[in-house]
Amino acid sequence: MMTQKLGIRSALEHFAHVKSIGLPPNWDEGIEEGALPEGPESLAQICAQLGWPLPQSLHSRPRADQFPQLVYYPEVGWAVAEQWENEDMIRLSGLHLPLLAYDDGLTFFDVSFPDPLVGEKTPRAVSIFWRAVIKRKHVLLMATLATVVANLVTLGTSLYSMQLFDRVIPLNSYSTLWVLTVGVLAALVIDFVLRTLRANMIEREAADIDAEVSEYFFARSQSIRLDARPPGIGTMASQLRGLEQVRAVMSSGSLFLLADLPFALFFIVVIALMGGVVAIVPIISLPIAIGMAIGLARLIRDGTDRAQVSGNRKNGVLVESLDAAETIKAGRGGWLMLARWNRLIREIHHYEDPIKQNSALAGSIFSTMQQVSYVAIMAVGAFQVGNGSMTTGALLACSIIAGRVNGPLIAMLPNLIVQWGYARSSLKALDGILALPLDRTSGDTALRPGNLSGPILLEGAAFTYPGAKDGLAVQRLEFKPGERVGIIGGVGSGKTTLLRIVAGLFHSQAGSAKIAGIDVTQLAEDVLRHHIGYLPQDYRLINGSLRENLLMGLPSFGDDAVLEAAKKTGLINLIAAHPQGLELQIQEGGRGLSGGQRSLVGLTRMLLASPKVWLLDEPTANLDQTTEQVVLDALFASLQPDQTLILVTHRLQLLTRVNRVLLMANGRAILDGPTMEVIKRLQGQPANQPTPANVSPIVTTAAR
Ligand SMILES: Nc1ncnc2c1ncn2[C@@H]1O[C@H](COP(=O)(O)OP(=O)(O)OP(=O)(O)O)[C@@H](O)[C@H]1O
Repeated sequence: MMTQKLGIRSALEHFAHVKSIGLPPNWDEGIEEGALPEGPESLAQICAQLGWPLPQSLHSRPRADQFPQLVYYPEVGWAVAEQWENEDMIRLSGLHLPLLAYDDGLTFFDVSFPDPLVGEKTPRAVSIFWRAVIKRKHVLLMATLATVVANLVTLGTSLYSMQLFDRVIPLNSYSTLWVLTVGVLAALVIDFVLRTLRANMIEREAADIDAEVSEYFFARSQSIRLDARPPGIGTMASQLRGLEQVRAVMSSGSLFLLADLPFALFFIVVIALMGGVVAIVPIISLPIAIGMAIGLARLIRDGTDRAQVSGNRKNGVLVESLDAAETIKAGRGGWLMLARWNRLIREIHHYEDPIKQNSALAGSIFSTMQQVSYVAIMAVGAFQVGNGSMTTGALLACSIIAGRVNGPLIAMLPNLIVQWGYARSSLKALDGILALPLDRTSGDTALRPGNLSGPILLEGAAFTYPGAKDGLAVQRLEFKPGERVGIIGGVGSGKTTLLRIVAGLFHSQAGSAKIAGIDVTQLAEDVLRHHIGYLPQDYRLINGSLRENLLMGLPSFGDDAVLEAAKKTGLINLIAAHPQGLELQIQEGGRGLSGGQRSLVGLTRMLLASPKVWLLDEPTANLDQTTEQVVLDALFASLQPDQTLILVTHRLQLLTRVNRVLLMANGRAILDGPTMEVIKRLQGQPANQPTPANVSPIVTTAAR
């Protein structure tokens, strides 16, 4: 029984979730649900208000491949329609009411959610940070206000000292002293309050900025096209962690010291007004300090870049050695990894040591310079006082103000420069990641056709891996809807690459790969994944429950449907045998299940998803013969006549189940035809001759 209606905002959020689209945290800012019209118009108004494309409505009975859709029903409110449950009922999600009887009066809607990643010209990493900072104008305002007040307080305390020495002490005017002291103390309290507020605000906003920026980069790294992904996963992970370094510098209070720089010039003018030639000292020392800081930044630039690269590679070695621990231990490769590790540590020290030495030297020079400036001001000031050009109080005030010019900013500069140097190197690496091509997500430029039924056609498709000479080169290949195709071929003959191109995971470097006449590279990621199911050869699970692994990215099926599919594949044995059932926890990297069980999870998921095109890469390689037969029976029984199956296999007995066989060698399709004809050609027999029972050696030899 439904207890409450789902509002349009929650329904949209849920719809985006079902379509695997991440909406930004404040996507609905400014939308007041109470101010929206009732019913379907509310959706159009939200889209118009947010500048999204207007929703496309569907007044007819939706086809199975047109789900998911948003649906509005007066008694129910908004809901996400996931799929037909049967002829008359639609399965809903996001509501307590799971089923809705179809009726001609229902209107369904599809929404083209804008994707924050699409439509942007390759952004610069630094601008992602600044965008997040500038969005929070009140922080900048507060920081500026606190800086202005802090500097005015400095001015106030220096003038206070001047008055003390020039007026209060010589004239014993203690009433003035009280007034001045109270005034200065009040200013100090205001300064303290503002500084504390600024620190708290920065702290709070830094967490928000962090959430926004890291979400952006995480989503971005997820959307990088598989074929463009750099080979070093650990290295790339480390590059992404560079975010933390940049964030630390950008949100650190020390950065706000830079705001003091304009005040330094103002203070020099004040010193000149009070002490005349005394101003010559900061006029000389400030540019020297800034020049040295720029020099230090230049000096360490190369070093930080190189140390960063080596540091990222070091992380790569660490991740690889942990991930491949079994292979390394079994192959006694520990020493090899240790040698690589030590080499990188030495490399990092080689680059980092000069940076540390230079920044320590700069720190000492800066601190000596501060003291020399003080002495110089006092010395020049003494002459000025002596010849009556300035009072003792003015000299004291000048020394306090000069301390501010050369003070905290200069003292922290070397440290800040080194931190910024590393952050700059991190930004460079992040820029490299941002430049990688992305999958087509849900932006305006990606196509989301309602109907994708039609053949898969590869024409002149080619793919070569970076640094390799082999890959794939296909002149023309067509897979019609409903075909059952087996792909065979020797090791490294291009079978997996072919599947990846068809699945749109890799983009063909020449020619085209089309589904129903549309280039796969043009299709929105969610449409493609909905239409094409790909089960990789090495199916990896992720940390989480078995249920999460089975249902990841799929509409929320009830447990009955999951258990039904698990029964068909035999995964039910694992679920039933384990006390936690579907809640069975899978460890990081998919550890905790055997290779065969992992394959069963992948196959069960495939049955649940039931895509139009099934691409299976050696799905039964890890299974025993009995399980293999059970799984294949279930799989072929589930296939609808219009669903296409492309099955890569080394097991020739599987070919009896397909009606077309493609033989690959050196990335090319060298034989293609009805199963029997191809097998007989491989055996060197005319097509009308009987087939011997065991054909595997012949196929394998021919394919190499
Ligand atoms: N990531 C990669 N980087 C470089 N070369 C690669 C990469 N993956 C595959 N190759 C090369 O591309 C060619 C085709 O590989 P593919 O994985 O498509 O072969 P396959 O027919 O599926 O092999 P198998 O039967 O062993 O799974 C091989 O020569 C292989 O060495």
